[in-house]
Amino acid sequence: MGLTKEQIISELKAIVSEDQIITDEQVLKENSVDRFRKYETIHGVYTQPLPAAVVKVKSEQEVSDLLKYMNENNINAVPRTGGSATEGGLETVVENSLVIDGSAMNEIVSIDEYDMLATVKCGVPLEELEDKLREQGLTTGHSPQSKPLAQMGGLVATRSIGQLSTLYGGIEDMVIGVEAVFPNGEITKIKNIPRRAAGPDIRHVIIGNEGALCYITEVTVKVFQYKPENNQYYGYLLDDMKSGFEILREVMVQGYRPSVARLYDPEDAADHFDFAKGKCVLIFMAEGPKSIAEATGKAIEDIVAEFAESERVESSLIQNWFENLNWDPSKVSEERQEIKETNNIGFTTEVSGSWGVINDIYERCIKRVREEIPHITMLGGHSSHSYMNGTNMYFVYYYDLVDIKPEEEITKYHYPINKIIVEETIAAGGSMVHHHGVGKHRTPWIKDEYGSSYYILETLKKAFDPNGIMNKGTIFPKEDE
Ligand SMILES: Cc1cc2nc3c(=O)[nH]c(=O)nc-3n(C[C@H](O)[C@H](O)[C@H](O)COP(=O)(O)OP(=O)(O)OC[C@H]3O[C@@H](n4cnc5c(N)ncnc54)[C@H](O)[C@@H]3O)c2cc1C
Repeated sequence: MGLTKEQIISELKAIVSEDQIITDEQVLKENSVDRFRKYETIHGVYTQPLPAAVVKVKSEQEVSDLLKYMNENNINAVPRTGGSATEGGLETVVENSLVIDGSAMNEIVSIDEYDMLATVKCGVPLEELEDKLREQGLTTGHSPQSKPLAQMGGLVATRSIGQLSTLYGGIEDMVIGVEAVFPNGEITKIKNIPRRAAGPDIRHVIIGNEGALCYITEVTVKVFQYKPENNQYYGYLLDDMKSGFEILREVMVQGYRPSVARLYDPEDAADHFDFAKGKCVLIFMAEGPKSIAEATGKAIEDIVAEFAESERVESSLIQNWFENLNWDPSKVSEERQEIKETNNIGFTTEVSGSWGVINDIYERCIKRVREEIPHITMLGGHSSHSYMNGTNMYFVYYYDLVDIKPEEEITKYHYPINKIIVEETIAAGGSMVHHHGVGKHRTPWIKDEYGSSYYILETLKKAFDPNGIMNKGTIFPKEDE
């Protein structure tokens, strides 16, 4: 028999001060979900068990004391920072969970311009860090579309990636050192060094754990020189995705590293660009030192000319589009209002695959969703992160909600679409999740995703969270699933 809500709240007061314990019902409701259930929440419907409280932690020591208490009393912990999660990672799936909110741990600890490092606490919003760095001519190079919403702990916990990833990499390429607290209360800090060969890289136990192994309290990322005056923008209209994938591949394989490399299919392009004319849109941005940006830009022009019939788009249109791409809280509110008024909703599912299979994944997913799912009003996608060996595909889909209660939206539309995309991708040898994280809604496929290497992942869970208190149902299926 677990502790009651009243017992938990009373005992919490010995760990943190009373003003750090939030029990307001509306706050608890909002903290029981994330954007995966946005349709339910727009209608004021909350289907998940409410947490006993949200605890606003202020230090790693508080996180340690709290987790130790929760571990000893078998209380589920849901770590949270910016709250921009999209895959159910923030859902409180068992009664009397505690949401550990790190957004008050918001200190920029240091910026070291000589060793090119920035150290921040987990609740620092990325945009705040980035603005501060830019004042000093520096940048993290990290630019997810959720930059105005997300905070550093969540960005590291989800293995996030930004729009400039082809040059700067994903967050896993940026994290130099990290501090985290494990459920037994152990506070561990991985030191800042450029590289070492002293065994496995233990940063990767922490990066991407989605709150299912430990709580991230501090992060050190590398920083780069910021030279926006050298940015070059390129846009092209193409007839088909296959040629676009070939161009992306050639740019990567020849060794060029534009910061942005994106390919939109006609439906997705029509949603973003007035100039698309029903075609695919291919976009590049080159940046860095002037000579490198120029050489990269020149190579892109040559490769595009060699590989496909295309029409060049004016650079200023691409620059203007890029500068207005991010989502701030006002855009989230506008979206909610629009869904309410139109009863039409959009979601995304991002996957990845090698060059040899990505076009097949794209075509098969589009075909099956179109054939099998009712009331689709828009279905398309884009590739936005390319590598030497392949690229990602970010599917975007909208549907009208017909004859359903708010809580039926997921089972009638969202799950079946996700299922098609995930299963087709895994069958083709790709990965079912490129950057949003597994959350709670792709766990049914986690064993298929990993195959025999699931042994390693599962062993981490058993070793670091033997009582299974860390974000139950995230990455690892709940025992009853
Ligand atoms: C409009 C929009 C655009 C987006 N664009 C991108 C994009 O371009 N690239 C991208 O990668 N993602 C994107 N996302 C997804 C989301 O922003 C990222 O997953 C982001 O990293 C989440 O950060 P957060 O601070 O909001 O974390 P939260 O939403 O608070 O949490 C996310 C997950 O991490 C865990 N977690 C949070 N903090 C900690 C911590 N301190 N320790 C351990 N675990 C923790 C949570 O339990 C949860 O599972 C987008 C989301 C939205 C809404």
